[in-house]
Amino acid sequence: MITWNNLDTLASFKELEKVERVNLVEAMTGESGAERVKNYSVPMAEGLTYNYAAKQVDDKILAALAKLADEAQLAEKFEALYNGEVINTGEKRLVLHHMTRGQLGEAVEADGVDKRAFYTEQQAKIADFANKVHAGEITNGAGEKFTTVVQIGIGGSDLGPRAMYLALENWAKKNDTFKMEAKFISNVDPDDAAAVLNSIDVAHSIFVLVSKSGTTLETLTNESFVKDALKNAGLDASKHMIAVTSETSPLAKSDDYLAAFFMDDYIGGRYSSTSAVGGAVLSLAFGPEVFAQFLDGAAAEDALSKNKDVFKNPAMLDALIGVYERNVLGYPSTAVLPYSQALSRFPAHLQQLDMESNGKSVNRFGEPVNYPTGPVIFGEPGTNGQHSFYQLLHQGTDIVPLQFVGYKNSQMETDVVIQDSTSQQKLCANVAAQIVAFACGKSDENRNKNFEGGRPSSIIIGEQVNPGSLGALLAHFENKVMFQGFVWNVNSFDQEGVQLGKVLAKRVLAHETEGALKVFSDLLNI
Ligand SMILES: O=P(O)(O)OC[C@H]1O[C@H](O)[C@H](O)[C@@H](O)[C@@H]1O
Repeated sequence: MITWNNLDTLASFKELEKVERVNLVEAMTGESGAERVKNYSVPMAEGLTYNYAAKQVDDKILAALAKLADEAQLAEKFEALYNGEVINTGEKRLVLHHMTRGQLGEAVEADGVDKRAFYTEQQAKIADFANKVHAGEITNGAGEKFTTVVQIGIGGSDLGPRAMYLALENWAKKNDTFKMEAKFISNVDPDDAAAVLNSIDVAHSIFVLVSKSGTTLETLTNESFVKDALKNAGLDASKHMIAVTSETSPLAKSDDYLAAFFMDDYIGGRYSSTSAVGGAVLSLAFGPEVFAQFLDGAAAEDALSKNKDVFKNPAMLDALIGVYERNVLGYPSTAVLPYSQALSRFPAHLQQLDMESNGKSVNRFGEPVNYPTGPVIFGEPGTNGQHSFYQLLHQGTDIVPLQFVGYKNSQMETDVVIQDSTSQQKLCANVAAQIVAFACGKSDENRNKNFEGGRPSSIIIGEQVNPGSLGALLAHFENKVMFQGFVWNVNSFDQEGVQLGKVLAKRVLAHETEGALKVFSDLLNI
């Protein structure tokens, strides 16, 4: 029997609070530090490893976290989720994004449909469509091949797919699987659409309109913007546009599109990279086989996330350490720092994934919680971040837990040796150095040059950013966020907090304002 309880009612949480804190400087200095780096490590899928040596934990804290995982029934809750329970209580919906990349448990039927068959069918249709575009069987009105794909969408219909595209673009070029360049239009700022349209050959571009709801103002506005541009170029918009949406959305039945592919209400926007939302653009850009490898990587990581033993379940362990940092140590934010240019938009995707999922102050029953929930997430690729905000991370008054990601090999394998090391080695040397600098610090008589240390970090280490390892990395973070939501007893799968601003913006545009809103409207010349 599953019970949903607030974190502060759990006996194991009270025990955890009493366990002696770890002095990270001592723990990570000398031989004990070397031992921790060797031992505090869990294999992930696709050759990735999660290393938590530099986190502020020891065996006692880890044992207490394992008890918390048991009492909070994390494995059981995940099992209930993938077997089709209504986990999204706010919207009374199932949560089925795992099913887009494999079957973890029982077959799930909803709305009279076998859901796995539905997602698989959509994947097959996308693959077929992409193959025909690549083969020149589906063309523009003049019978010429499409060369560019442009995704129009925002939030989950932009961030994940864009981050994944950028992550694999150079890998695909290097491995001869690059089919079409992809561009993205998201912001309702007219300069976004205008700049993208100026940078492409519209006549040879296929546009993917992505909106689960089919009602998002920014996306519908940008669709009209693009249709206008197509019309002005003397082109038939319906020969240049496909849609990805849910079958219940207003877009689903329209004749305005060359083709339509579907996801459904059981896949949250921020969890939709492995559904048709990511599938269409990634299959067009790199080919369906690459998208399938990406899904396999995610499925392999999902399988690990089922493990009841927290020490064999990297997503669960990462989640629990994050809870310890948030609810016992009181750290308010977390930085995600990939030492890989390919992952340049990955932190932006994680921002939505994490903050829209767990930025909640009521539990899944709508009652206020008395403890902090989701942290503020931010990040940049290393080493760029080092020359920007690391000052605060090293010497600022707040301690910010860090999540590093690093790879042994580059994607392009073009490198140069300067002063006896390659650029890749320099990149990796920096991440190793940062972990130890943050953890151990360095004392100096000059207070200004003193590093307190004791700043915790973890690192995910991989061979290379490729489709499989990217899928595994994505699923790791999705599952981490899910487990944290379970611990905090919040519903990680709705996002009511984004509604109020939308309603007020509509009122501004209808000139139905008063008070402060009216004055701001006037100031902005609306
Ligand atoms: O895909 P759509 O229905 O257009 O939604 C796009 C985005 O907008 C919403 O406001 C939500 O905050 C996001 O979770 C969602 O991904």
